[in-house]
Amino acid sequence: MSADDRLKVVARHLGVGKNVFHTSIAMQLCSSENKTSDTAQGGVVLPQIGPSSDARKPRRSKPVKSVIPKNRQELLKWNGWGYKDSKFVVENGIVSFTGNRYAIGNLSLPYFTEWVLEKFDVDLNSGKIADPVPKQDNFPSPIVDAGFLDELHCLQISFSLDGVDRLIRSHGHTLHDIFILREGTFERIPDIVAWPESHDAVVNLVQLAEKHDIVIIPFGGGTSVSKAVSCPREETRTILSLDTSQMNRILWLDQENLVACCEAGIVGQDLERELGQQGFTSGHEPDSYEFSSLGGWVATRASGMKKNVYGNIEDLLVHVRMVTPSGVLEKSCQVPRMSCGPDFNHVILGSEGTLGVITEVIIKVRPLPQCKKYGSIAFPNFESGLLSMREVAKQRCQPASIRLMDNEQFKFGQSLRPVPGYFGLLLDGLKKIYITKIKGFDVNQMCVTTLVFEGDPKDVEHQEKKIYDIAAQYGGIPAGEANGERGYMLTFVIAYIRDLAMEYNIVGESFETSVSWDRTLSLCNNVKHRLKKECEAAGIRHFMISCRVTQTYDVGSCVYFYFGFKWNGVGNPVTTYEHLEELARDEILASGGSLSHHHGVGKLRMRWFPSQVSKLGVELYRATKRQLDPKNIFANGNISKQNL
Ligand SMILES: Cc1cc2nc3c(=O)[nH]c(=O)nc-3n(C[C@H](O)[C@H](O)[C@H](O)COP(=O)(O)OP(=O)(O)OC[C@H]3O[C@@H](n4cnc5c(N)ncnc54)[C@H](O)[C@@H]3O)c2cc1C
Repeated sequence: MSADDRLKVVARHLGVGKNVFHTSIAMQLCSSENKTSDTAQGGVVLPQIGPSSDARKPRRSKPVKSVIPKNRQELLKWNGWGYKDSKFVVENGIVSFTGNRYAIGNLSLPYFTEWVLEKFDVDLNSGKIADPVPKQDNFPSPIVDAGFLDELHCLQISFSLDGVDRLIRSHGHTLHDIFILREGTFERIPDIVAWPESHDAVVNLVQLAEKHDIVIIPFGGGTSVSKAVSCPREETRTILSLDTSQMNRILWLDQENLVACCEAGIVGQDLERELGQQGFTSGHEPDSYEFSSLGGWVATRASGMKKNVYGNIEDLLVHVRMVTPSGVLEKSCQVPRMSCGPDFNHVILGSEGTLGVITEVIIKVRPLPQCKKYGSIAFPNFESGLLSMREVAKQRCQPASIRLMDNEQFKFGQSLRPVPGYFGLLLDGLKKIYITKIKGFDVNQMCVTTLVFEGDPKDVEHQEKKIYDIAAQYGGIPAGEANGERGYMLTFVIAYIRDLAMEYNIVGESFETSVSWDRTLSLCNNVKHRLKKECEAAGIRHFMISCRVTQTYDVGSCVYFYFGFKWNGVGNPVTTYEHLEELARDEILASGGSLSHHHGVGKLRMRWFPSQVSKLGVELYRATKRQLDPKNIFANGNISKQNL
């Protein structure tokens, strides 16, 4: 009887789930195995490019207790965004938000209900509930080689062949992913999920995969919006989803040099809580930070909302280790800067799981800010808001975050309130009279900038003054802290809306770009105009297209679009959406925008990759791939066709 068969028997005896094996059981068996395999227990030591830079520092061995359990489906939705207890629901014809995790929790939203009815003309009494989680028998049987399983048991890495475990790691959060979860079937899901608990375990696992020709897809928080974690449908080899969630220790915190060494699987909210308890912050806060991981941020070149103070992930990253089939890529020292040929950190940043597994990251940390303040400014129109933002960037006095919403988004944000005056809203009472009657703003033109200030109270005060002075030159009026705070709170809640929308045949999602200042306004207008025209041509009568400028730089901005429409019943709504988003992307590129500011390429935007980086750039990427992963073990198919 093979070790695999024996394990199954032992697992059954112990009452362990059909296909789930645990380290402790495996260990008992492997310890009695005759270990002749070169990968057994401890595995082959991969060549290391330079010694680990932090060899002198004592390392913490205790994992961080994550908010998100190893069995993710206990807490998170299996077919939608976020926590199971938090969602938009319709009760007696009125939309409300459940749970108490967010400020709009347990409140009914009559204005939002009105907005939905007006914008999309839906019948709120006829919602379409998604299919329940598939039964175990409905999952494709995993293709897993017994020899591989035998050796995996011996590596002390826990793994699962369970259908639901595999399904929830087969996708990210594109419209396509969620639609399939609700109404269809994925053509390919991983065959096995493994949870290594350390860098060394990953080294062993990668070596084993190389030996058995197994495909590895690294999985962090699964918040990808580029189809980056999905399995290529034509892949015939075994696909292993390498879930990094159990590698989540903060190995050390160096208060002198203000850096922390963390394992790559730690998710944003855990990282911030743990650092915060010691008086520090990384300051990296992408809108997905509750669920996305440090390794995922590096692998996708993520951008956080407070990048003006703390930097984007590439600014925060000091040192990184990536396990590839050819060895461990890392620098030999942990220094602020090096002039030592091309910077290989930048080979790892944005590699999207195609070159190896990021296992440990040393990031900058800062003491928690003494002062955090919100703010908002109303502008008569988008152009004036944008000019003001440009001036703020020119004078380099950006607060931690500055975001400009267009009129559509401003009105939508205003609708997400429970009762008049609840959050000191802009369009209520005296403020509305002041803004519209006295200042003459048109409610259908005006826009709002939201602000987050962080730092020393004196610096914040100075910055506030400077920004409100600049805004005044462009007709901007301070609109209060409550509006600003609410705007940022809504950032986290908005992601939940699509699940409700899909119950009423409304499909949509967001996409983003970066663009120079001189072309920002025209890009926003062109994309909106194009989508409006295309919707009309496709007979789509009810749609929303809006944008906001979310990041500012010396030379340009980042723009985020939200696009959704009520499906008219013709064709497949996702195919229609994807076609329209493709047209929007063409328009973005024609208007001088980039393929992506922070969502990455994945499989979704692969077709434009060569036009962004040149033919030679593609060849350079492929040569790197060949060098680091000659057998294409990391065959998730992202970035560029991997016909090596
Ligand atoms: C609601 C919402 C809001 C978002 N807001 C932002 C935002 O503000 N800013 C932003 O930048 N992005 C944002 N995103 C996109 C997404 O959260 C980021 O791309 C994030 O960095 C992905 O991290 P993850 O841990 O979820 O990675 P995953 O989705 O698990 O993986 C993404 C890619 O990285 C690879 N990968 C993951 N971990 C590793 C690892 N350890 N080693 C090697 N490869 C790895 C995967 O194979 C995959 O190719 C948002 C997404 C959603 C759904």
